[in-house]
Amino acid sequence: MTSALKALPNIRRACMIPACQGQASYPRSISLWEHGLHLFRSAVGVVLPAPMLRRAMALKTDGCPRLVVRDRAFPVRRNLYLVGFGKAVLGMAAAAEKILGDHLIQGVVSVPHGIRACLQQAGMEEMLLKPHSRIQVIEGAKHNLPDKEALRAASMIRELAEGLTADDLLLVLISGGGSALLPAPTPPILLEEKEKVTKLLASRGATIQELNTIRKALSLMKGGGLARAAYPAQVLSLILSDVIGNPVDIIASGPTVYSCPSAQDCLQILTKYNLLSILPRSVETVLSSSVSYPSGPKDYSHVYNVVIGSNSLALEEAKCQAEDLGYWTLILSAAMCGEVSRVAKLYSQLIQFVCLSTAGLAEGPLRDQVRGDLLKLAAELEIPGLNLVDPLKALQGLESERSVCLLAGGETTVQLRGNGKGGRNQELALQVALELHRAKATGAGYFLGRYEVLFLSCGTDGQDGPTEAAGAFSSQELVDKAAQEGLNVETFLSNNDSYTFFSKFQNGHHLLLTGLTGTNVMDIQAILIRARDR
Ligand SMILES: Nc1ncnc2c1ncn2[C@@H]1O[C@H](COP(=O)(O)OP(=O)(O)OP(=O)(O)O)[C@@H](O)[C@H]1O
Ligand SMILES: O=C(O)[C@H](O)CO
Repeated sequence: MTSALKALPNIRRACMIPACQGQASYPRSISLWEHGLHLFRSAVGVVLPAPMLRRAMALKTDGCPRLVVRDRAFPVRRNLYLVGFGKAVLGMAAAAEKILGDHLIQGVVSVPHGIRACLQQAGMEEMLLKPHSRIQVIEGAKHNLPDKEALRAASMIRELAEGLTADDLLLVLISGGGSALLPAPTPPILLEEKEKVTKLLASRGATIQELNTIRKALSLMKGGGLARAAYPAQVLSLILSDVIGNPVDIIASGPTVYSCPSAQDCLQILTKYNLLSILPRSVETVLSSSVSYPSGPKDYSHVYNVVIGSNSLALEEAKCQAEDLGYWTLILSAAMCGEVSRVAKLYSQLIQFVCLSTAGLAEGPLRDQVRGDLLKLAAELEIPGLNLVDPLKALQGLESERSVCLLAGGETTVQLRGNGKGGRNQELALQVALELHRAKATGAGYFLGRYEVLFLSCGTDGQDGPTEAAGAFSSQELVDKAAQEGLNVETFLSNNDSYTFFSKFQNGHHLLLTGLTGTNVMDIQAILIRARDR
């Protein structure tokens, strides 16, 4: 498994497989994990930065040269500057550089530590800038944490923006991970102090909305600060979304979207996570001082923000591929969120429901009970746009023994209790395995046993938490097999140690190691269910 995924070109090759070719019959010898892998590669392939950017903008040279994005045309006359920050920004910048040609005067991008070497190694030259590029690249934010290099990049970006005039156009490339790659703490806050607050919030399960509200309040560039610095230049932001619902004020903390969180909002969040008493003094000072921007724009009409890629796009591609492989396929939601253990329960119940349905158990108290539990849990989780009533009906009507693929995307949260190494995808995969193991001891166990089940959860950026894995896959047999190797799943879970578990279990066979993929549209989960040969 590990070696099959090690090279990024695998992902690239998968993109070339034509999608949606109708149903085909594939040999049963192809394992579910090969299918799962293919779906993940395809999903990532469609949101790779270069093709996405080419779809989003074009330079028209008939008549007056202009940059066309959606319904807007921006006149260009060697007045173009570029800045960017985020995990997917290097590939976006490489594509932009090709499109913009000599109109591009200068640029600075802040990208993850090690990304150039990783892309080079994987032979993904199209994601690298050309030699002697006008765009300067700074790598930083190792393990997704702001550091001195990211700080340096942020101050260069700010300087570039501040030097622009009303005749200039600033192209801003934004993707997830941008918050850590554009740190500019408001004085007197030090980088370490800001990092401490954001790290504590993240570890206590704060949502990205909460986290980035605080980041905006403590930063010079977030919450519209970059657009303010660039004023009166025109600002065109192309945004690759890694946040549920694609809210542009939250993605990378919205550096080109005006928003000014009130002290009240911040205090509420800090109180909720019990952080008020341990705040650095500098943070208290900034939060209690009212900020004003006398030289800033009155409105943000000089800014055009456009979302050019998202999790839904990736899921749609995976769906086409799954259908092509012969699965009855359903996208559950591109907004999957909530605590990992509860989301794992939901997935386990869904899997049980599918097995009961396709095993031909049309009616009965067992299925009614699973259905009832499922709907109740889904309602409690309040996942935006998740309506299970119709999909459950459709599943009930499925022909017997039909292979099923359920897809979802989004971002779950983990409340860290232990000090192990892991990420939300690996923890989710492990939790699902535990839930399925428990379900085997219930009335649904017999039906579960008649199916092969694969659960896969991965970050599309290729990095799940502070680990080198993109995610992991699991099955209903995992807990028993782990026990045979002397590994107790519950012990690892209670210490948030999913990465250590998966590294040890079957020599890391269940880990997905893609390396950084060069894109980032949150996480993707795939559930594959197929009747066993009997
Ligand atoms: N030991 C662990 N087990 C499970 N989850 C963890 C562990 N350590 C950190 N995490 C989780 O990993 C997440 C951070 O992961 P990651 O660096 O992939 O962030 P991200 O949200 O994808 O970043 P970005 O949004 O900037 O792309 C946090 O939600 C954190 O709770
Ligand atoms: O950078 C960030 O803030 C997160 O990735 C959300 O966009």
